[in-house]
Amino acid sequence: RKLPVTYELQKKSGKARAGKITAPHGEIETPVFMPVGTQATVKTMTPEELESIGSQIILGNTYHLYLRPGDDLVAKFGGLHKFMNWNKPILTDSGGFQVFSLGSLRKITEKGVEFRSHIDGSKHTLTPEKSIHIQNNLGSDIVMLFDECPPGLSSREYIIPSIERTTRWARRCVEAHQRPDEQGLFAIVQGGIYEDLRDKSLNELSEMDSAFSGYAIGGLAVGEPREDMYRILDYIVEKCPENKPRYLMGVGEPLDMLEAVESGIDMMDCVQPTRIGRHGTVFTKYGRLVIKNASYAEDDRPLDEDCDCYVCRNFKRGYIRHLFKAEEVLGQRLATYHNLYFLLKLMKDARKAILEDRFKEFKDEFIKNYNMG
Ligand SMILES: CC#C[C@H]1NC(N)=Nc2cc3[nH]c(NC)nc3cc21
Ligand SMILES: [Zn+2]
Repeated sequence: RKLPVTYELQKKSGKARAGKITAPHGEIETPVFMPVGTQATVKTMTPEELESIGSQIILGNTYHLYLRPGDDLVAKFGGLHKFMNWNKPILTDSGGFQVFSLGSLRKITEKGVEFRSHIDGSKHTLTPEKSIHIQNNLGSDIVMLFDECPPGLSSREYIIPSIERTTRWARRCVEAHQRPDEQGLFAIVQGGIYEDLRDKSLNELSEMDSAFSGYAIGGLAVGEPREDMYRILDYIVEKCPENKPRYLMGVGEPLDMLEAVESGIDMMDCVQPTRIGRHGTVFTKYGRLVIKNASYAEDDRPLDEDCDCYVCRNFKRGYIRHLFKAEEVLGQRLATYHNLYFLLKLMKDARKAILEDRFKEFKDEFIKNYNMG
């Protein structure tokens, strides 16, 4: 059977890859950063603005949309694309991670996860079948497996049975998928910071490879030392199938993103750029900048002198600082817009460097400058 989401490798520069993903709602040039639109919106941005800065694909969350407004209601509007007026690809996470990080966890059983809603404390159960059916209702291009997500930095004793349960749940997800020809299913490789457990997870999932359109790496950037994350990336990413996209979940710090691309990652998502943007921290070529800092009060430079985005072409640091000090919502919008543009542009420049086989030089140059901040 033909998978609904396919990948074409276009060029390698070391282990870094430039490629093209073809999904039902459009094509995606990789490496790609995916803005997070948890509750059917990338916070403070309109779909038109997201398109104008070059967003190719955004994320939605099963956990949140199931609790509010309900996946049945979204389905009544024709699915998530129509509901939020986003006509390019959407990837939905399965709720596996959110239920652990947001919901007040009640019980994990073989059946699934019982939790209380973070919204109104009501009791719910998410199972592999329910998560897949919610994602079918949402109509996303890419559907994530419902996995058991061990707390960050878990021990081997905890992780091993957790991997085995995630593998059993993966089989149930494959079985439960109602639209395998229209929505691509991605596997999620677990295993913490242990090479042998990463192998275990990948090998068990590879038994079902024909059902998967892509492979995600979960459980990194959860508080482990940077060198552990980079060691695991360097070990496991190249072992994932070469002909399918590789997605690193929850990574959006510029230096980590370039490290991930160097290891062979194609897709990344992170709430950071939008979250820190709303609080007045922005990315610049020389590092992060906290715009509310008094030193920017009379600064008539753009946020980033090397950025050609709408915000950097039209507004000065002193003005944006004023907006934050005055708690004007435009401040949050401008900082979010710039941060998203910065990461999207970083991936676009990385792709160009890979196509010209000079990614290592590109990465080293960026790191040299970024650390000066
Ligand atoms: C263990 C595991 C795992 C992954 N499982 C699912 N379904 N979603 C995720 C979302 C994440 N966001 C971040 N941020 C650091 N890490 C994530 C990891 C996962
Ligand atoms: Zn900018």
